[in-house]
Amino acid sequence: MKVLCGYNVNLDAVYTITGEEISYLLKRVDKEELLEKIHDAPGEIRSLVDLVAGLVLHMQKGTGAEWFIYSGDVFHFLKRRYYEKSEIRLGGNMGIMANVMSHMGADQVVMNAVGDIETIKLLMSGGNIVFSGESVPQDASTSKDANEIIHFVFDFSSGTSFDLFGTEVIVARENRFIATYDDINTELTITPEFEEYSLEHVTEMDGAIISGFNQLQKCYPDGSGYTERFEKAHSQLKEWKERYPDLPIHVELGHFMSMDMGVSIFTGLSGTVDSIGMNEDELAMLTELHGVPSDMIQKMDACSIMDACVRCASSTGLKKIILHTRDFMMSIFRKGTSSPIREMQSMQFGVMCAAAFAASGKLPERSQLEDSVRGLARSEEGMKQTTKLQDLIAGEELESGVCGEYRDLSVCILPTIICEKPVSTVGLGDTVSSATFLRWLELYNVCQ
Ligand SMILES: Nc1ncnc2c1ncn2[C@@H]1O[C@H](COP(=O)(O)OP(=O)(O)O)[C@@H](O)[C@H]1O
Ligand SMILES: [Mg+2]
Repeated sequence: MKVLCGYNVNLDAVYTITGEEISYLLKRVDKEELLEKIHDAPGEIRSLVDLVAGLVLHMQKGTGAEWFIYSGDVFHFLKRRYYEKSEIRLGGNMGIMANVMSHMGADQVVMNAVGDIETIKLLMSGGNIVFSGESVPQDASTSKDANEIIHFVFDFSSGTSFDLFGTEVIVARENRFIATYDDINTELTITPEFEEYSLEHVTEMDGAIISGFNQLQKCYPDGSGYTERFEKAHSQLKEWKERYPDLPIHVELGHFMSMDMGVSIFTGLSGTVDSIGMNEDELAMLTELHGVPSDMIQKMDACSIMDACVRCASSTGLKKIILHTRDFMMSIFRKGTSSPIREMQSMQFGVMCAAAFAASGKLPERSQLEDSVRGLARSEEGMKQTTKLQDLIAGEELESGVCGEYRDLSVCILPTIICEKPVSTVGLGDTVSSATFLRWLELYNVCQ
């Protein structure tokens, strides 16, 4: 399989923050200013005190958050103090998806390579990757490092404690605070090399997988002004389709804070791409399109989820939605565009990859995949929901799931293989989606 991959890739610098380190940071900021910012959170980082406020606030509550860095000075401080001591991981939805596909046997993976490509290259597995982009030479004298994209991930564990001006803070729950320095991905940057290469070679490709639209949110936090960037990427997808109408394109959504933005991007892409993937929260955010109460969706009620997906597909003309939750995966597709067995087998491959990844923090060799999940069971909740949905869609059992019809669409549901104690949860969604798409392309090609 040859696959085009756009758009976002970055480096994650993962650092476990201790009570001592927080105490060190507390000494470097003004007490009054800090307390003010803890009380009235800025939600973004323009100075060191903002960073410390974010860390303290979220460690106190045990909640996760991601704040954007708008200061070169803070970025340089973080890089100097933490980068060397961090575990450097591949991040960004596209980066993770490209890596999964390459590892799982894609013959060629073409990436929109932005940022520090040399470091990214070292983190990619398999030798079949075309990096369509060029490293921008670094200039230490400039405060803005054009090719430096680092997401500083501060992991904290429950029980970690520190003294906040006389009050002891004890972290109640493990979580992470992310300080992100990244203009390139939030602007959905497409490298000229990727633009040229992809258009020139599109007819040799078997598919394309795209993500990163939700990153626009960070660049345009009020939810307006992003349309130009979106349209630039969208027109690239349309160009590929014009040149090669049979190219399957899958778009994976991500977390949108603005409902308007999510709805307009979903609707915009529906007439162009072949499938859109998402989790239950992302589906809940599309209420305007389906009208199904979000609490039923977030409770992972399979019937409500299916109803919402069917409405989204019907109102926009989209050919397929692939929905994943912790407990089950569902494919809702227009008849004639795929077959139940193809959907089921590709989802089965996806859930096996996710379970294997969750269990060990890495993907096994493809030949070892089945063995590596043999000890894990299907989600019981997923099986319950599958049975419930079966009645509604007059579904037949197929492989380990159920397939049926609802209105004029076909519906397949498969309980996930669950790892109760995951080693890592970062990138699981990208793993499940890209592995499912890779297998789908393989099965599709066999039928062509
Ligand atoms: N413990 C687990 N074992 C196996 N699969 C899991 C587990 N937890 C999550 N998954 C899979 O990973 C997916 C997470 O996707 P998502 O919510 O989009 O997160 P993200 O994109 O941030 O990684 C779930 O829908 C499920 O398919
Ligand atoms: Mg996701």
